[in-house]
Order: sequence, then structure tokens, then C-alpha cells
Amino acid sequence: MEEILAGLNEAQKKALTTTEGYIRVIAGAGSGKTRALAARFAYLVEAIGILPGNILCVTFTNKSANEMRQRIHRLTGDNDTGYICTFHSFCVSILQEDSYAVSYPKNFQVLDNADIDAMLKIIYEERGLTLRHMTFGNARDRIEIRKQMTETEYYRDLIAMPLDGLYRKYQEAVEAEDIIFYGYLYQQKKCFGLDYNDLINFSLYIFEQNEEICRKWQERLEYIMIDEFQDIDAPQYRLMRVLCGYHKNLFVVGDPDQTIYTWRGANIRYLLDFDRAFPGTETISMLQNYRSTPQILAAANSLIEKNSNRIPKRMEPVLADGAPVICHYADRSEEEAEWIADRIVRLQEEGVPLKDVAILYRAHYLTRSLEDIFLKRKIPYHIYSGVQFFQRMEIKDALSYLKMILYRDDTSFLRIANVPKRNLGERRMNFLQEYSNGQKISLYEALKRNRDHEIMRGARAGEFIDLIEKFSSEYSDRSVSEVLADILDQSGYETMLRTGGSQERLDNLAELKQSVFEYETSCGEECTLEHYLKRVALFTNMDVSESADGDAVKMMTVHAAKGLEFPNVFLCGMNEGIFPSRKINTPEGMEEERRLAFVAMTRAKERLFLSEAGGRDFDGSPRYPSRFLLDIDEQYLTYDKKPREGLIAAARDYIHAHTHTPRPAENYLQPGTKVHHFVFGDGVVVEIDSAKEAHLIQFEGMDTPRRLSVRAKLEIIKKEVKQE
Ligand SMILES: Nc1ncnc2c1ncn2[C@@H]1O[C@H](COP(=O)(O)OP(=O)(O)OP(=O)(O)O)[C@@H](O)[C@H]1O
Repeated sequence: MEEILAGLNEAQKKALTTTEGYIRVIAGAGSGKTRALAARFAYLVEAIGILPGNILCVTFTNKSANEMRQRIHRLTGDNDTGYICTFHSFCVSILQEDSYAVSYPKNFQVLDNADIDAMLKIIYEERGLTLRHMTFGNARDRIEIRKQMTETEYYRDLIAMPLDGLYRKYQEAVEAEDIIFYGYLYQQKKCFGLDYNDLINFSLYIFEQNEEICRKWQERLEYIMIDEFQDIDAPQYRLMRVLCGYHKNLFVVGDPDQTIYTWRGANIRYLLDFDRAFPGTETISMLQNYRSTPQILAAANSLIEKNSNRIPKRMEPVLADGAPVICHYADRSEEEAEWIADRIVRLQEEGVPLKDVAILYRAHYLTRSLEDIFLKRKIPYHIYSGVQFFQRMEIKDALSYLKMILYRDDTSFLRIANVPKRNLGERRMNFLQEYSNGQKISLYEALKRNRDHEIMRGARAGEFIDLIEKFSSEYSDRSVSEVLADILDQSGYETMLRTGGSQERLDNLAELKQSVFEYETSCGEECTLEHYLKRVALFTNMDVSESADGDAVKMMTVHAAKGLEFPNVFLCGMNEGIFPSRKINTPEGMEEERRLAFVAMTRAKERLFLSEAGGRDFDGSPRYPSRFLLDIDEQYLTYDKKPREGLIAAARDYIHAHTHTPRPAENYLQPGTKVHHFVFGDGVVVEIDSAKEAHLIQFEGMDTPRRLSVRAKLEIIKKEVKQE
């Protein structure tokens, strides 16, 4: 126990040793929240004697779950690390055990974007839709919006309606959007595929419908801990509430200044109002920053203080003085990239390994000029975002082979039945499609039944079937990495790449094999093919092993850098229209963007470099320095090369002209105020919507509230400033 508490400060110790009840840690960046969370897990297990399997520890990414698992493994020496995972991954565990309650088989599939696109492709072809009707990206968004907002009960159809019924709905749909939506539900049900929305909805549904299952999970989870709580969304919050309903031991940590996922449904109110939702909450704050030098913190504090909608909080440095924060203005992007490369070489000369250098950016496209220079100057780098590793053709193909062994689903079949070529071209595929639709069976089953059909003469259908059947019968006795290596070999897939000379693709396959192997050794539980395939759909680029990268500069978006830290950070593209992004058009959006810049700056431990480039944008307009640079008090920035005065003045004018000054708070009526409208009659203000400059008002005699512009004429009947 001494060991676990060693080196922790008083607040962290308190966070560890207060084990019972509702505890909220609101703390600054780099204050040791995550460290306290990991130590708390070890404390519960080692000092108190709680079994790891009775603890749920929710992290924001799979990568941080992996790191936490390894940390805990080191602290406890135990291989059983309980449930340390993301919300989605935890739902996979729930469904793996209890999907029978909704009549779904254990081998349901978890779908990622590429799987969804493959289904969309089938639907578009069957119903004659083209990308002009809707791109796949838009179609995915529309499906998500319908599932989250307009057809929130969709999962009842998915659960209860027989395949025939879903097929009919799909056939009867006329509008493109309906065709896509119902076609997708039909495809989902056909292979028992669940997307990320479904994972949480299905779990919640099972808990609502089945008290026994719900109680089983509630009883099992004696302690629940949640990291990055500032970015939790409504379904996750509902799930968490249910899960802690029995033991009532819930520990959450978050930093309101690091909310960066509002656009994806995150709601900071869950953190701020936690004490009201859970009476008796104990709140612990941590303000000492152990990560960054005082110079870096001063600049970051100076930036975040410009947000007006914020609880004031100032991080205090613990570390000794370090290097100044360097800022550079380049005339063009190429020159900015040159400057970054020069600085990296200088760091290298000082003995800094490249893996201790990270370049962060707001958007993927900024890597292009950097990559050009790095390739020219032979500076090794690794991009952690961009084309997703798991979305690459060869990776999807390899995973489709594994899925065929287990699920025999249509999307995997369509992907690899004829890769490498087995003479299963368009004519034979059309035949199989028709046959399978008629019989309501999978394409693979259709192929099996027609193995000796005349139309299959000359195709190597039998060979493919024998391969899948052979692996299906023996995979359960072998490790996933072995199965993967063998099927890539025996299917002829690797030979196809080799003869095609695709060294890069072969390297990626080697990286996949390595990552499977690492997953097997670190996942903390038995890793079966079923287990791996369900989890892999939740993986991102960040989950690919670093080992293969060696000593290379790390490059990633700011969103991907959340929760991480690096000795040296370059934050590039600090220009208006890039960071802040030109897509931001509300005051709230701008505050979130500023928080994002704050998250980026606070990732740096020893040195921070900020850079921007002048010149012209794609549309010919001049480029200005980012308002975030101008927000930082000048005394905290050391300019290596400064933009000319005129440009800064022009930037200020530009920013002023493009800033929507929010209406002051006193111009709004407080919730609870009773008002009279000349058409709608009497009502009560329910909410202020400052983004839309409106009030949400519930009028008497109307079932639903109305959003009225602040300019609407309202007579105040009774002022009610007290807000619940
Ligand atoms: N008591 C402590 N003594 C020394 N170092 C500490 C202490 N607590 C945390 N640290 C170090 O400070 C750094 C930041 O810790 P951690 O990542 O846990 O912070 P965090 O609050 O989760 O950060 P963020 O929210 O910014 O991601 C880590 O390098 C960690 O090892």
C-alpha cells in the first residue's frame, strides 16, 4: 500500500482512499488525474482486496485502456485487470454475455465505418442509387442522426422484427434516405451486425427489459471509475447511471477546460451538475501541474482565460523553469515546414530522440508540406491519423478473411471471395445475390448450395469453400495470430500481393500480425477470434503498436493527442481559418476551439513551439495569424520570427469582423420567468439557447416547447431568476 501511495500529493491520496460513494475530481490539465485513477484501481485491488473483475474503469480511447491495463499489471502483478475499457468496448462485454436476451447470437458482429460502407454499396447497387443521391459519408451521418434523434426506437425493429419484415420495409421505401436507412437495418440484421450506437442502445434495452440481467451487472460492478468525464454523452451517462445503481460507488474525473467533443454529443453539464444528480458527492480538486514547465503553463493559462463561459481555475506549475515558448511566423507553409524540420534537427543535435517530438495540428491536410520536407531530409516520422490503418484495403481484406471463418457474412464475402481471383466475377455474383435474396440466406450459403451448379463451372468456388470450412473447424484451438498468418498464406492473398510487388501492403500486413500478437499478450483475458473481431471494429490508428515505428517524430491531430503527453510539442498551422477552423460559426464553437488549442499546448512537457504561415489561402484571401496566438499575453511568447506589425493589425481587424459578439447574459430572460406572448399566450422560459439567440419557452396548452428569438415580443408576467 505504501508503494501505491508513494509520490502522490494530498489530493491524489484523498482520491485514492475515499473509496465509497460518489466522488468527483475536477482538476486541471497535467494534474495527475489519470495517474490517480490508475493508482486508485491498484489501491482498491491491492490495499482493500477488491477483485479486479468487480471494477469498471472507463477510459476515452482503447489506447489509454491499454496503457492503464499495463500500468495496473505493473502495480498489481495480476493478469486479470477487470474491465478497463471504453464505454463501447464494455458494451461488447455485456452483449457477449447477454445478447441472448434480445435473441442475438454470441457471434454478433461489431461494425465499423468500412463495414457500413460495404453494406451501403450493396443497397445502392440493388436499388439503383448513386453517390449523387448521397455520398456514403453523408448516408452514414443521416443513419446516425435518425438513430440518435428522430427514430430513437429503431432498435426495437432491429431486435423484434423478423428479417422478412425488415426486408419488406426496405423494399417499400421510396425516398433515397428511407431506402438507405431500412436497407441498412435489413443488412445489419442479416449478419447480426451492431454499430457503435447499437452497442449502447442494446445494452440499455436489455437492462430495461430484464431486471435480472441488470441486477447481475449492477452487483458485479462494485466500483465504477470514469476518466475524461467532461466528454461523456447522453447515452453513456444513462448507462453509467444504471450501472452504479446498486453499490452507488462512482468516481469520475474531468477537466471542464478540456471539453472538445461537444460536436459529437458530449455535454459538460454532466460533470458540472454531478453533485446535484448524485447527492452527497465529494468533490476533490487538483491544481498542481506536474507535466509542463512554468513557461508552457503561463502561455496555456493566458489562452484559456480568454474563454468567457468558464469556471476560473489556474494551474500551478510544480516543475522548475524551462525553455521559453517559441513562436514562429513563416511567409509560406513550405517555409513553416522547413522551420519545423530545422528545429527538430537542432533538438536531435542536443540529444533529443525523435520519438520525444510530436507535431500536432488541427486538420489532417496540414501534414502534406511537412511530409514533403521530412522525406527530403530523411527525418523519420509516423502519422497517427490520416488514412486509418484499419481502413486500409489490405487490412480490411485480412480481417474479412477472419470474419468469413466466423460469421460468413455477405460484406466479407463480397470483399474477398474473388480476391485473389477465383473467377467469381459479376455474372456469378449476381446469380448468388438473386439466389440469396430469394432464399433469405447468406451469399456464402448460396455458393455452398450451388457449388456444383452449371454456372459455377470454371470458377474456383470449391477451393474457397474448402478453405473457409477447414479454418472454421480448427480455429478455436489456435491463437488468432496463427490463424491470421495461415489464412493469408493458404488463401493465396499474400502471394497475390507479393507478385503484384506491393511491399507497402505486405509491411502493413506484418504490422497487423504484430498488433494481433500484442493484443493477445496484453488484453488481460482469453483472446479468442470472437473476442478479437468484436474489439477490432472499435480500434483506431492510435491502437497500432508503436514498436514498429522506432525513433520517429509523432504526428497527429489535436483530438488524437487528448490525454497524451510529449517532451517536445510543435503546434503548427496556427492561422485563422485553420485553427480556429473556418467551419466555426458560433461563440460556443469558438470557445470549444480555444479549449482544443489549450489541450494541444498542455500536452507539452519541456518545450513548446507554435508556428504559422502567411501567404494566401486556396481562395486567394490573405492568411492571418490565429486569434489564439494573439490571445496569449506577449510576455509569454518568444518570437523567433515575428509577422510584420501591419499584418497583426490587419489580423485583428479581420478577427473583429469575423467574430460574432455574443449577446450579453443580461439580455436573456432567466429560466423560470413567466411570460406572455401575443399569439401563444402564457408560458415559462425553460432554457436559454445563446447559440441561436433564443429562449426555449413552454406555453400553457401546448404539448411541446417553442424556441423563440430573443427579439420576439414578450411581456414579463413574473420574474423568476432562481434557477434550478
Ligand atoms: N504526484 C505526482 N508526482 C509527480 N509526477 C506526477 C504526479 N502526479 C502526476 N504526475 C505526472 O504528471 C503527468 C500528468 O499526469 P496525468 O497524465 O495523470 O495528468 P492528467 O490530469 O490526466 O492530464 P490531462 O488531463 O492533461 O491529460 C504525468 O507525467 C504523471 O506521471
